[in-house]
Amino acid sequence: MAPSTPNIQTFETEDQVAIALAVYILHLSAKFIAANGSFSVVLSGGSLIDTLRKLTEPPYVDSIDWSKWSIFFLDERVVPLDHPDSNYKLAYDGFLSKVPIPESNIYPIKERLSPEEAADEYEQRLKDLVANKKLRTSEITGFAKFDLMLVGMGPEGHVASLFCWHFQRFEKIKWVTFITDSPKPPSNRITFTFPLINSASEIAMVVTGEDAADAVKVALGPHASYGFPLPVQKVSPEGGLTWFLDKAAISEL
Ligand SMILES: O=C1O[C@H](COP(=O)(O)O)[C@@H](O)[C@H](O)[C@H]1O
Repeated sequence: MAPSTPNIQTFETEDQVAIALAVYILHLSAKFIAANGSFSVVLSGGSLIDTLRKLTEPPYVDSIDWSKWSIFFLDERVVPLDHPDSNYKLAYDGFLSKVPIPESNIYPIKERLSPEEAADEYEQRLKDLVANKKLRTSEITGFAKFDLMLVGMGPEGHVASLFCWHFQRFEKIKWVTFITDSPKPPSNRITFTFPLINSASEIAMVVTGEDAADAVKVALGPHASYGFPLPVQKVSPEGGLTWFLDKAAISEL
């Protein structure tokens, strides 16, 4: 199936991106809960978590049925969950602690495992949720089909923990893999793979700030289809793709 054309939304400021993102998520939450009775959301770490801040404030926070949400992690650093490098801790402090999502619906990685064990364990947990019909499956790929993935991007174009010169970005079979030499610290991480990412119903690419401008130019500029693609260029879901960008991020376009 041909990927859908991305919907590119640009805003003057990061604050406007945060508001537009809250409105977008609110609508998707209502739509998926009405259709399926649940809403599965995958979070990146990094700057995305701060950009979610409007969702924790009125009127958005009071307009969402949080009890139907479930939360997963697009990538995670293999550190204790209370470690300053943990994406779970970042998400908990900045978002999850401020909204009433049931704790049993939040799926952090298991602690005290090696990166490989942590990736295998997370993948198996996702497969069990699919088997128990708590997660849907893509009829096209057979991978889990999350309702919404909120994806950030590093300044050199990495997404999740899928980096430019690292083989994990080519993984075709695994749902979740691991890396022990991440170019961005910490070195030990687990990450969703592209087949799993691209099986999503909706992906929001949330990219703000001047540091991202060069990679945004490569991903969305006129020469986007030339050369060796950046990881971000492999984000191509079978569902919808919406970019949320501020003026600084598009300053090289
Ligand atoms: O290491 C990571 O980096 C990316 C990008 O982070 P940002 O701060 O540049 O937005 C993030 O999406 C990923 O989840 C994280 O583990």
